[in-house]
Amino acid sequence: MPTVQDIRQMAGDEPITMVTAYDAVTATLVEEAGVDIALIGDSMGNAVLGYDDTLPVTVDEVASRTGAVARGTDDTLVVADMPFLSFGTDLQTSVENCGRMVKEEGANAVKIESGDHTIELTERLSDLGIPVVAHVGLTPQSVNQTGYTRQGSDPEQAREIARLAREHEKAGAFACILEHIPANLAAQITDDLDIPTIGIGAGSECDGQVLVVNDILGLSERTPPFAKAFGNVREEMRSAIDDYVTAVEDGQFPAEEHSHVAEELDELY
Ligand SMILES: Nc1nc(=O)c2c([nH]1)NC[C@@H]1CN(c3ccc(C(=O)N[C@@H](CCC(=O)O)C(=O)O)cc3)CN21
Ligand SMILES: CC(C)C(=O)C(=O)O
Ligand SMILES: [Mg+2]
Repeated sequence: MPTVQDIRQMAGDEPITMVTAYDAVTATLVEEAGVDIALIGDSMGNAVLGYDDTLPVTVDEVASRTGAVARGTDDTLVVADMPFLSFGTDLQTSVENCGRMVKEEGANAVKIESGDHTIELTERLSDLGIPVVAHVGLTPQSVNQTGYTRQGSDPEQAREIARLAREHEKAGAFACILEHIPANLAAQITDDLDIPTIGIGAGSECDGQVLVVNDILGLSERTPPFAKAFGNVREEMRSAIDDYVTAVEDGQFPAEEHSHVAEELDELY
C-alpha cells in the first residue's frame, strides 16, 4: 500500500490519481485500476444520498462508507472526507470525529476543507498520527458563502488561497487539494509547496488529479464544468433495468434456468 510518505514523495514525480468511492464494490474497481488514493467524499451527499449539497452529510454516513471502502481495498490509500461541522467547532470533538475514521473504520488519513480555523487542528492531528489532506480554493461546505463559482480569480483572493495552502503544509498536511481555481494559480501553488497538490478544476500542472467517480462513470445527472465523463454508466444502468422490467412483463424472465423444481412437491395438493 502506498503510505502517506510515498504520496508525499510523488510531488513533482508521476501524477497522483485520486478517485472518490462510497462503497466496497466501487472501491475494488478503483483499486484494480491502479488508483493511488480512494476518497470517501462528502460528495456522497449528492452522489448517493439524494441531497442538493454536502451540508447534511453526517459523521455516521461518512464512517459507514469509509468502512466499506477500506474493506474493498488492500493497496489503496483510504482517505475520509470530514463532513460539514464534524470539525472546526472545538478541537476535542474534531479530533474524535477524525480519529474515529482511522481507529474504527480503517481510513489511513482524513481530508479537511481548510480555513484559518483548521490550521491548529491539522497540526494536532498530524502530531497524533492522523495524516491530513488539506483542501483550498472552492470548498463546497462554504456553498452558502461562495456558491460553486471558481475561486481565486483576483490577485488578493489568489494570494489568500496560496497562503492557506502554505499554512496547512507548515501545520503538517501531506497533500493539498486545489479545487476550481485558475490553472496558472494552481501551477504557482504547486511550485511553492513541497507537498503534492491534487487538482479538481485546477488545470494540469498539479501533482495529481481527483474527480468524483459518478462523474468519471457518466452516472451523474449534472456535473461541474471541470468534470469529464469517461463512460456512459447512467445509460447502461437505465437500459439494464428497462430490459429486466420488459422481460418480467413479457413473461420472459425468469426462464427455466433461473428456477428449480423439487419432484416430491409435484402433487402436494
Ligand atoms: N458529482 C459531483 N461532482 C463534484 O465535483 C462535486 C459534487 N458532486 N459535490 C460536491 C462538490 C460540488 N462541486 C461543484 C458543483 C457545481 C459546480 C458548478 O456547476 N460550477 C459552475 C456554476 C457556478 C455557479 O453556480 O455560479 C461554474 O461555472 O463554476 C462546481 C463544483 C464539486 N463537487
Ligand atoms: C471532489 C473531492 C475533492 C471532494 O471533496 C468530495 O468528493 O467530496
Ligand atoms: Mg468533499
